Amino acid sequence: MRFVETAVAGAYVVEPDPFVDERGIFARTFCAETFAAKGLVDRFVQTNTSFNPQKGTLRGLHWQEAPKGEAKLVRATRGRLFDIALDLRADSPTYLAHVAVELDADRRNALYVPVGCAHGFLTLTDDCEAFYLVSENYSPEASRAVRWDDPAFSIAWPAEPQVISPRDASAEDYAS
Ligand SMILES: Cc1cn([C@H]2C[C@H](O)[C@@H](COP(=O)(O)OP(=O)(O)O[C@H]3O[C@H](C)C(=O)[C@H](O)[C@H]3O)O2)c(=O)[nH]c1=O
Repeated sequence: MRFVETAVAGAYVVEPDPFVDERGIFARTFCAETFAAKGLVDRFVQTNTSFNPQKGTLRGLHWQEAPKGEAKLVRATRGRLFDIALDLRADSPTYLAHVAVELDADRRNALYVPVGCAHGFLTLTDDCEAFYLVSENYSPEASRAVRWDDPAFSIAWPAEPQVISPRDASAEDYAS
């Protein structure tokens, strides 16, 4: 697997190195040793999946506050996602920057989201499924959200969301 740097310090697009033969494709999609050598979180305690029947479904942008911060390794397992990692680490050189990447089930690429970054996506196809590893257990008390169209972030989404939860649509303006 290859790690491609992004506009957010410590966030990487993870591209697989597929083994192709007459049976099809095999690719390693996570390896603790490789992630540790890269200085990334190498231990995940939860996997999440969301299935989104309608194109234009927006989930996020979410994160958990310290000490329940989560690193995530996100991929599309069906369809395509416009995936965002947003840097909310006040001491980061890329504070308030974001990376936008198209995650494609057919390409099997992934986005590594560091602790302290918010994560969200807009689905680009119907019947789109996200699957992600998470490095911290779910904590409703530590869960936070920022709004997809908050002017503080200037995220250029490819389309307006067609489906969004009331919580996500009404998240307050970010106050650094
Ligand atoms: C995240 C989570 C949620 N839940 C429960 C809480 C709610 O009753 C229900 C749906 O949760 P929520 O509306 O937060 O689901 P999403 O909007 O898809 O949340 C996710 O969306 C963005 C894209 C993320 O990166 C996060 O992993 C996660 O916040 O599942 C759990 O039981 N465990 C969990 O780990």
